[in-house]
Amino acid sequence: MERKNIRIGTWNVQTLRSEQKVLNLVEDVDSKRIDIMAIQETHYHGTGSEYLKTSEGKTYVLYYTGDEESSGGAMEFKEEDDNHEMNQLPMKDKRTGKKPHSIPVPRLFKLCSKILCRYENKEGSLKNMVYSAKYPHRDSMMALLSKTVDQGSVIKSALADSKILEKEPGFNPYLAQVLTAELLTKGCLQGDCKPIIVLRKYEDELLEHYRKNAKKMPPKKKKVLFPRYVRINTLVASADDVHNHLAEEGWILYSYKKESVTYDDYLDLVENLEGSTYMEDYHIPELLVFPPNTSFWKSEPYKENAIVLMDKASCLPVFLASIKPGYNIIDGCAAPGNKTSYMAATINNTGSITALDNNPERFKTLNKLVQQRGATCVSTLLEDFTKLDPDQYPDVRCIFLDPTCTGSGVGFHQDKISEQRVWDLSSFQSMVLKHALSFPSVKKVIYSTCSVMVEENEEVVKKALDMYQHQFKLGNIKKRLPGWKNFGSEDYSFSKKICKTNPDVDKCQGFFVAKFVRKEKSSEEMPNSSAQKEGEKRKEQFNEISDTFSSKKKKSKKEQPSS
Ligand SMILES: C[S@@+](CC[C@H](N)C(=O)[O-])C[C@H]1O[C@@H](n2cnc3c(N)ncnc32)[C@H](O)[C@@H]1O
Repeated sequence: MERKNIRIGTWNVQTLRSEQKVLNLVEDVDSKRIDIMAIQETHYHGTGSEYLKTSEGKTYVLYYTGDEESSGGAMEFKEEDDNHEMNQLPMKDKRTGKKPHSIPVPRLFKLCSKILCRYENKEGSLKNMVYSAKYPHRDSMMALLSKTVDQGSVIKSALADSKILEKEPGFNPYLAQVLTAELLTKGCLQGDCKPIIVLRKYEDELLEHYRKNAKKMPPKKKKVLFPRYVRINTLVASADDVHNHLAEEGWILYSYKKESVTYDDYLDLVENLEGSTYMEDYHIPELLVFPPNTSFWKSEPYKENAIVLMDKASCLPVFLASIKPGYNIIDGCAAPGNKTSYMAATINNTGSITALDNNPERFKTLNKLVQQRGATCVSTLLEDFTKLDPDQYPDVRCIFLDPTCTGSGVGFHQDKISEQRVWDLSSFQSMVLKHALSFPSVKKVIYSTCSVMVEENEEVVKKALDMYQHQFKLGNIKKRLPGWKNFGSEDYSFSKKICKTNPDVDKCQGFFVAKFVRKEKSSEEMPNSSAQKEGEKRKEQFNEISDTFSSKKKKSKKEQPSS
């Protein structure tokens, strides 16, 4: 076997920050036929490499690393390769007279590449990382990083195509992405630091790739970041008190006139909400909107229950019900009690709310929460709503039903929910809704789910209407939701009378609300004998539904609906 002798040298160069010194080094290494030269005290900062050529055109590659304290590197001979022509770096920057690597990378690019690296390692959201630190020009950073991430796939494929990261060993890949994003935005790169000079050599290739491929790339599905919604609990503090407290904590209310702003304009304002600015919701007066991820743990109004963290979607059933002080209400599926306590605040603790839940653990939370939030008009029952005898509640005016559902509107993946589970829930939801509609005095029944599946929403409503259309119709919810765009599925004749939220549009969780309203001629107005017949018919219907449900359950031995 042939043994090749490798010639190794070592040299303290004192500094390489002079063109002449670099030329001397490369010529010397070449004349002494040294294969690898260890070098001390280059005085270069950072880590990288560069290709150097001798006067005869032989190529060496210099690897270096260093900082204020120490610096060094190594140099090795490279076999001749046509590609090296393009890797040759100017030894000295013509404008500044400095070596390219002694010109620092602009801070904006450096910080953005660091944040991009953390973002790709899933350390947090861009917005959080940019705005939680005291960086100068945070908006410019956010703009450049958003572009880098939004165009991530085309930027990465352009860089891969150009082979820049292979041809330029040591080029920080995150910095390469950030600089490419800057190049795509501005059309050229300004600056004389080494990475910019290197990337500029690939400028045409990168721009050409972008032109050809930008449109072909499927648009990246934007992760919806919801604003933080906060409901003012008027049972504990007035709206003015809450606004004053928030002002003391440094919050600034962005005021807008609802009459002169469209829902679309409002959504734009919400999209751009940031820093310490908050605003009122467009539809629900007692609901405040804060930038995403705002933390309230240390806020006094939060600690005192004067504000409650509650997504807009979750407020809609109570808001759309138009309940009034003095109403007698049943909340059939109440725990943990967010809607119950909102109802109590809406009727200002006048009238009554019977809040039921059949899950003992959740029932405990319900009790705690209504007490903490000052909802004194609420009495709680650990009971199955479907077992409640309608005739025992002759004065109930409004029933809320927010039953257990798949949760497909709040991030549970639809494809992970079995068909069987969906149909089990759908039958259960139909049963509770029909039971609510059987209460003789009830004028309004509000049915809601945090699901986006028709089986749990439109189908349940359709079945209830099929059975109760002689007594109930769907109420007009549009009146209270000016500008709203999302209603039920077009496959159902009543689609425009039910409300759905679209997280991408409405900036809140996926939700569904239907409001059943008793038709004018209620059973109370009927002569006694007719009312009696109505009552009997109701009981028959109730028994029929319960039987169907329990026999179905036995037949399929399905999993119990749970929360
Ligand atoms: C979606 S959660 C209700 C959330 C509540 N409305 C709120 O806003 O805080 C559904 C609740 O219904 C309860 N539930 C399920 N089946 C029930 C039944 N047959 N009777 C009473 N409560 C039931 C569950 O235990 C669960 O707590």
